[in-house]
Amino acid sequence: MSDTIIELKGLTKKYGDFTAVDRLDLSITKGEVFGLLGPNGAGKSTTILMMLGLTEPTSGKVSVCGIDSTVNPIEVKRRVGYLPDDVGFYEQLSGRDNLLYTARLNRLSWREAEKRVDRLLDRVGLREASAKKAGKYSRGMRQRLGLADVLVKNPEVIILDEPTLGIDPIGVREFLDLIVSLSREERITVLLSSHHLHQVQQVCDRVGIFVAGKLLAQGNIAELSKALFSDKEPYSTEARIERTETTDGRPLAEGLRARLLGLRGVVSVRVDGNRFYIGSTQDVTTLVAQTIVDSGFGLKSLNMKEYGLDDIYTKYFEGGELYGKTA
Ligand SMILES: Nc1ncnc2c1ncn2[C@@H]1O[C@H](COP(=O)(O)OP(=O)(O)OP(=O)(O)O)[C@@H](O)[C@H]1O
Repeated sequence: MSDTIIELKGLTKKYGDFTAVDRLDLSITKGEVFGLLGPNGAGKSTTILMMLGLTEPTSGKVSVCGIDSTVNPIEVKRRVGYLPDDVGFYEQLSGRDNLLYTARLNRLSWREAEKRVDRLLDRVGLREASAKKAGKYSRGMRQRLGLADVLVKNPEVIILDEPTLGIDPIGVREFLDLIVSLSREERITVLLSSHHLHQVQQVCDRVGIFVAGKLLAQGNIAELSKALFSDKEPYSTEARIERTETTDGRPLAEGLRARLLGLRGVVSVRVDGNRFYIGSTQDVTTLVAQTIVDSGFGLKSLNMKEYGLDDIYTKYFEGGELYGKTA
């Protein structure tokens, strides 16, 4: 596809016996804001480092802007802006002077450099603070300065690794809005790595969910969040009974349905012939089996739905990294 700007194929990174990134396939389209979402240690940073050509894949391919990052990392670096979670600045220099320094490193003339830097300071809302030493900037201001720094070279892609860590909620909102407007107005492709589902959800067109080096799910936010948050019934169990009638020919389903609905954790029960579809907030397989057997209808089969997105969410994120300390 001509519009693909980042492409990973079977991308794998091993450290000794440990697989940090496991056969990743991913395509990101030009102008997209894509979120890499996953808990600490999931492999997000390693994937980013491979995209930037800063670490070599063990196997597989990675290309950015049509360039193989492993073969030509310098060319990739020219076109991609990378904002790590904590940007290093010359603390004694003003914000503006820091940007001018980067602009000069990128071979802009003084006139061009001043013009671009002042425009960027405006763009990221740091004009007022431009003469202040970078060492005196708040965390949110530093990240905005970092974004301006990355934009000095007019990148086609920007990669942000946990850019909102340690920023207060208003700062986060402003920073994320800035990213979205940049992407929309200048058609910059943005790859945002984070373990904050809600932040990613606010700004990304699509997300990929990383767990233990694997991309477990990817897609449009509406679909994924629907799947992630429809967790009133995260468990779904299907039970088949032997008979659907009593010995005198009366239908049994209604009585059994009511009994199943009364079980702790069961939210819904749908009946279709001799099949019962049970939605619940917890694993109810044992209770369901017992109820059906006790009722004397004969249990033919019992299956719990395996590994839905909600299960992934519950298992890996909830109560852990995602909702840990931040709002
Ligand atoms: N140089 C290395 N040597 C050995 N193991 C490494 C190395 N770099 C990363 N790892 C391991 O690879 C796994 C993935 O790490 P990575 O930093 O990519 O995860 P992450 O998703 O970016 O997490 P975080 O959100 O904490 O940055 C982790 O288990 C990490 O300990």
